[in-house]
Amino acid sequence: MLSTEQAWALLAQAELVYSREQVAAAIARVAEEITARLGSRHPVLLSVMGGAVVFTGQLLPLLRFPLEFDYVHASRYGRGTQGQELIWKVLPSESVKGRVVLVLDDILDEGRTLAAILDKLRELGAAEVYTAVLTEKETGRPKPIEADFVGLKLPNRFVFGCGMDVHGAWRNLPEIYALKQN
Ligand SMILES: O=P(O)(O)OC[C@H]1O[C@H](OP(=O)(O)OP(=O)(O)O)[C@H](O)[C@@H]1O
Ligand SMILES: Nc1nc2[nH]cnc2c(=O)[nH]1
Repeated sequence: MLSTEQAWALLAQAELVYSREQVAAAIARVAEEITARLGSRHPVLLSVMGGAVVFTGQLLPLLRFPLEFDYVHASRYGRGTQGQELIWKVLPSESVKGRVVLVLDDILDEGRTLAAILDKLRELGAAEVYTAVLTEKETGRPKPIEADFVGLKLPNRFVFGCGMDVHGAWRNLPEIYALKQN
């Protein structure tokens, strides 16, 4: 775990990538796009814990149509900055069978997390699966999946804030920052 001083030092050295106003505007636009596409489909919204918690909390009140809410918990970065194997902590519930599902996540980076979640949902018999991400990192490399709804594009840097942690800290920030490069 970072010490309190280390957490503040990381923030002081970081670069602001998007302000809270830019994040809010992106979420409002994504909400309109989701409403236009899925507003009559009574979807199950599946939030990927823990990173999607801020995106989910801001998006849901902007969606004025019938939906159900559920979550999965999967992680492959832990407290680090490099992705490893995906570890499932909470699997999708079988109630996704036959349903239109919209998966919500904070970031599409290499795409391995969302690809594994989509595989699992299809295995469980979801009728249609869509994905909405608050951010997508421009990695310059091919990804196994493309998101249907994307809030903000990110540079190829490790970022934090808006649900995304840096060594376990700062998920709570309303802005998005890039960690200082060594
Ligand atoms: O596209 P990928 O390279 O697979 O990375 C994206 C995933 O990484 C983060 O999760 P993380 O494993 O850090 O867990 P967390 O949500 O608990 O922070 C994020 O929330 C995404 O789910
Ligand atoms: N916090 C955080 N989590 C990630 N998961 C995949 N990429 C990132 C990133 O840049 N920051």
